[in-house]
Parts: sequence; structure tokens; C-alpha cells
Amino acid sequence: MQIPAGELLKNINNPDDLKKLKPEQLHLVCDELRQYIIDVVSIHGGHFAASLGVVELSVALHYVYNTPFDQLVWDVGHQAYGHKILTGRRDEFITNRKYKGLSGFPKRSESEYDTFGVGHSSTSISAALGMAIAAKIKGENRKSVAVIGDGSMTAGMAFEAMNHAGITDADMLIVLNDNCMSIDPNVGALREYLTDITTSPAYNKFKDELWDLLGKLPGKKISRGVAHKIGEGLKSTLNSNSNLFEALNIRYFGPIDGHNITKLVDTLNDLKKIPGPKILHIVTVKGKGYELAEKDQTKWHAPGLFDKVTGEIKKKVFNTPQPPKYQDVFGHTIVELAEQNPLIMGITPAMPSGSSLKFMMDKMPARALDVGICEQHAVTLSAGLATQGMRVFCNIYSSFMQRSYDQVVHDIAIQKLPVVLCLDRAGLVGEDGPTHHGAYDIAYFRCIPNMIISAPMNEQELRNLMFTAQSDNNKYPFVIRYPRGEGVMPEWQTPMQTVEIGKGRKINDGEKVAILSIGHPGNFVQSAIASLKQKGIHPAHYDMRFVKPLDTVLLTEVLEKFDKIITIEDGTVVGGFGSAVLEFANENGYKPTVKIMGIPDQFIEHGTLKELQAECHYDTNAIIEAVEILVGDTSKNRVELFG
Ligand SMILES: Cc1ncc(C[n+]2csc(CCOP(=O)(O)OP(=O)(O)O)c2C)c(N)n1
Ligand SMILES: CC(=O)[C@@H](O)[C@H](O)COP(=O)(O)O
Ligand SMILES: [Mg+2]
Repeated sequence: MQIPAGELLKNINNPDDLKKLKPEQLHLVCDELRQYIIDVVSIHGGHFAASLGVVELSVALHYVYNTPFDQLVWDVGHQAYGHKILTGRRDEFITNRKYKGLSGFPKRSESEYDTFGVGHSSTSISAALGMAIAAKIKGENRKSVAVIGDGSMTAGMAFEAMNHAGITDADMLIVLNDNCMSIDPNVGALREYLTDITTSPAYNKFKDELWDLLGKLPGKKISRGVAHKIGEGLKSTLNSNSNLFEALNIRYFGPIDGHNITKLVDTLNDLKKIPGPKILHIVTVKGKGYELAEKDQTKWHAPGLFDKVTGEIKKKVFNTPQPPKYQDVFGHTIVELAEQNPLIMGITPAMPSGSSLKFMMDKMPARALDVGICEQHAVTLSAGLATQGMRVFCNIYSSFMQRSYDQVVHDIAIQKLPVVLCLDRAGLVGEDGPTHHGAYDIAYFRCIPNMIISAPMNEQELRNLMFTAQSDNNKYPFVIRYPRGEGVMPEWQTPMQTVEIGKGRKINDGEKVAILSIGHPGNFVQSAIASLKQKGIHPAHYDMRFVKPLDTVLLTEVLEKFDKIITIEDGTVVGGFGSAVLEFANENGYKPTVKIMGIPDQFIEHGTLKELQAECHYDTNAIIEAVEILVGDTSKNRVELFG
């Protein structure tokens, strides 16, 4: 069902339409845009507070810059809903994050206004700098703008990019959108520094003087001489305060109120005339214009569906106790373990709420740390702690762990440090799509020596694996991967027991076909087995628990008994768990027919988990089908099975 847009917004089909409006009409467009985001997200879901916070900025950027010729790069992209709506996707916006609908993030294949695909943070300055350098080399007079939040600015990559930008003459503007928030409150010394700048009287006095000066400039292009003077004035004024960005040779402007559309437009128009790399610091409120979101910004980062009038967030109501989320089991279990073991610490790079490490941070703030959006640092910090005998649980979403690959190899695995790497959101994640699916961790960790790689099939297994990983029995880096969302055990607070490292378990005896699963998809196997039973088909089921070391005793038992095997994993089929089974069979002279089920060798778009698991053919129905084909094995069927 279409959602009506306001009187002005309904006629804005691209930034040229926006540019036809008078400056004094822009605040009305902002009101309408904000309302439209509230209307659509409340019914269709998605990220919320961040886009509300940059409504004025989105309008101002498209009003002032010549997009898409000028290149606008949004960092992370979870705040780019206003940008999408203003750039020809207003009516389609109701399909945001839905299967086959608009992506929740800027995406090059979706629109020419989306100059760079995002989802992971802190890439915008590097990308915009690349665009600016290319423009110079090609002799094109285009401008590049990176919009980056204060949370994303904490990452090493953002600093690497500024370190480079400062020695170039690239025509690039960085807009630092400072709302003092990451998903949870922002952390670290940079956050304190930005707060200092924002509240410092010296900076504010200088800022006013600068705007006066800019106000006196002729309307057209300013000369390099004037720009230089402004720069020099800026430096001398700021040097006494040793401005961080100025020190990197990036001209610093601001802070200004990012909700004052007139000021934003005027400032951006002025900054367009100033050559070289520069940064505009704007101060905004995450959730601006929706009171509840302003008051509880973490809850309203991505609240799910809600009643826009009452603010009630819609939750499914059940009559029976439901299984908890895996992340909550992690969060409660680490507290339980840490209460017993004083050496335990928890580390999260900016996902305390998402990972539920927050439970421990609230109870034991000295032993559970949010280090900002700094996955690489989180891993090496954990390694450092481990050298001192601490038992560290470093919890990182599987797709964000991609950032820390070298740190895992170089700092943890080579030194055989027994850090526990909890990979949350492992497997398909649903609506966030290809940037966020945790598809690769089994494959990318399996090839590293010294690693233990495990995945629990349910809550009890997760608790047991956590218990085992922190115990003195474990001397190795220990990966525990688990998916986004609920497990299967409403009564999940089971007593914890050690699991023998590298030992799987037989869940069902059976005949003709053996199904080997790793992690949560073992539950899909259980439902498939229940259905197949009705048809008189009884495959065996083994939950292998460990991808590395593989349970070779159990695997030999399987290979001796079965020549038809299905493997299933919530990860890529290239080099993952199924590949490990095949390698073992091959090395030991077994030649079974093996069907590997999991995420195929392609990027999987966004949608509900059910839709995506069906598309990838590893849901319950796909397992039933695969077993039936194998049981009635004919050459025709084999074509169906293996393509
Ligand atoms: C590499 C990486 N780590 C973590 C995240 C998860 N994440 C998404 S948005 C966000 C907060 C970003 O804060 P900020 O840049 O200040 O934007 P705001 O939401 O405040 O507008 C985080 C941690 C991510 N997208 N990418
Ligand atoms: C934009 C981003 O990276 C996060 O907001 C992500 O969408 C969080 O996902 P979860 O809901 O799985 O925590
Ligand atoms: Mg922020």
C-alpha cells in the first residue's frame, strides 16, 4: 500500500526538483521528509533514528551539490533513507529491505546517486578520496563528499584515510555528523575530544568570526589567496587548541547546528569554494523529530515495526515460553562464567546491545569493554590480554570479523593464544543483506592452523562450548559461531558441562543417507527427519559441533556405514564444513556421494531469513528434497541434485 508523501515531497523525483524550491521552502521539505521516514519505517521496519538525524543534511547536500555528478558517499549507509527518497526512490521506499526490494544501504547497482556500496562502517573517507583523486587525474571538476558519523570516525580506517587526505590537494569535503552516538553511546577519547570542541568557547568564537568572513566573500568562486588566508587564520586560531584535523592538514570548520537547514545550505555553499580536503563538523540529534527516539536512541536505532502515534514497538505475543536469542544466551552466560572465573573479560567493538555483552558491562564494567568500531584493535587487544593469562571472549559479528583477519592470524593464531572469538550473526542475517551475512567465517578460519572452530546447535550447546573455551583445558584460539536470532530451547539455563574438543554427537541413527550438520541448521535437519519419517525414510543425523578439529572417529564411522552423505552449514559451500568432510573422505580413500548444502558461491541479497534460506536451498524443505533424491538415487535425480 502506497504511503502518501507531503505536498512538496510528492513532487520531488530527483535533486533537480529539489533545487527548484526556494531556500525558505527547504524547512518544509525537511518536515515532510522526516514525516515520510516515520510513516514508512513504522509500518515496514528498518533503521530509524540515524536517518531522522540527517534529514536537514540530506536535503542541504542535494540542494547545494550537483549530484550525481558530484560524488556523495554515505558511511555505513543506515542513515541514507532521506537520500534515497530524494533521489527517485520515494515510492519504492516501501520495499526497503524486503526481498527483491530496495536495499537498506546505498548500493551502486540500485541508483547512480549511490556512488559507493556500504554497510560496514568507516569506508567513506577512503572512497571519497579515491573519487576526488580520480577527478583530478581525469581533469573533471567534480566534488566528493563523505558523510561519516562520530561512531564510524573511531575506526582506524577513517584515520588512515585522513592521514592520506592531508597530504593531497583533493577537492573533498568530509561531513562529520556528530550525535555522540554509535548504536550505543559512542566511546573513547575521540568522543571526548569532539564534545570538547563542541562546547569550547574559543572554537565557537572562532566559528562565528569565520562565518562572518565567509559572509563577506563575493558570491562566486573565491581565489586561492583568500582561501589560503582563511586557512592560515583558521590555523592560527586553532593551533592554540591543537585541532586534531588541522594537525592532519585537513581544514576544520564548525561545529554548526546540523538541524539548521539555512545555515547548512549557506555553509556548504561557502565550503564548495574552498579547495583541498576539509571537514565540516555538524552537531545533530539522533532520532531528531521523534521524541521517543531522541530519548532512547539505542532502542530506536532499528526498532522494528511500531505504532507511530503511541510509539509502542510491536512484538509478537506468544502463549507459551519462547526460546531466547543466542546473543542473550551469550550475554547471560558470560556473566555467569565471569562470576566464577575472575580472569574472564569481554570485548566488543561497538556492539554492546547487539551482542548482549551489555549485560556484563552493566555488572562488571572494568571487565567488559566496548572499544568503538575497531574490530582490528578488539582482536589484538584480546591477544594482549591473553598474553597476561586473561580469558578473553572477544565478541564480533561474523561479517565485521572480516576486518580483523590478519589480527587473528598474526596476533592470535601464530602465537597460539587461547582467545575465545564469539562470532555472532554467523550465517545469513536477513534484511541487512550481503554486506552483513556471516557467510565466510568457516571458510576463512578453517585454513588457519591452531584454530578450534565450533558451532552450537542450540542454547545448551552454546553454554557448554563457552564453558569449555574458558577452561584451562583449552590452550588454543577457540571460535564459537552462532546465528542472529532465537535458538530452540525455552528452558535454556542448563547446567554447564565441558565438551570434549573435536567431538561431535550422533543425534539419530538411520539408514541409506547420513546428514552431517554444523550449528543451528541441525534443527532444520531435525524437522526434515520428522517429516521424512511419515514417508518411511529414516536418514541418520550427526551434529558435528566442530569444523576444526573434525571428529575423525565419528566421521570414519559415518563413512564406513553410508555412501550417501549430506552436509549442511549456515555458511558458504566453498571451502567450508562440507569441503572439510570431502577432504577427509578423499584423504582416507572413501568415495561417497556428498551433497553439500549451504550458502552458494554468490552474494545473497536481503530478505527474511526464511526467504533467503529457501533461496539458498538449505531449509527444511530443501533437506527433505535432497534426502528423497538420494534415497531414490537415479542418474536423472543426480542431475537434479548436483546440477
Ligand atoms: C565495521 C562495522 N562495525 C560495526 C558496524 C555496526 N554499526 C552500524 S551503524 C553503527 C554505529 C555508527 O555510528 P555513527 O557512525 O556515529 O552513526 P549514527 O548511527 O550515530 O548516525 C555500528 C556500530 C558496522 N556497520 N560496520
Ligand atoms: C547498520 C548496521 O550495521 C547495524 O545497525 C546492523 O544492522 C545491526 O544488525 P543487528 O540488528 O543484527 O544487530
Ligand atoms: Mg553517531
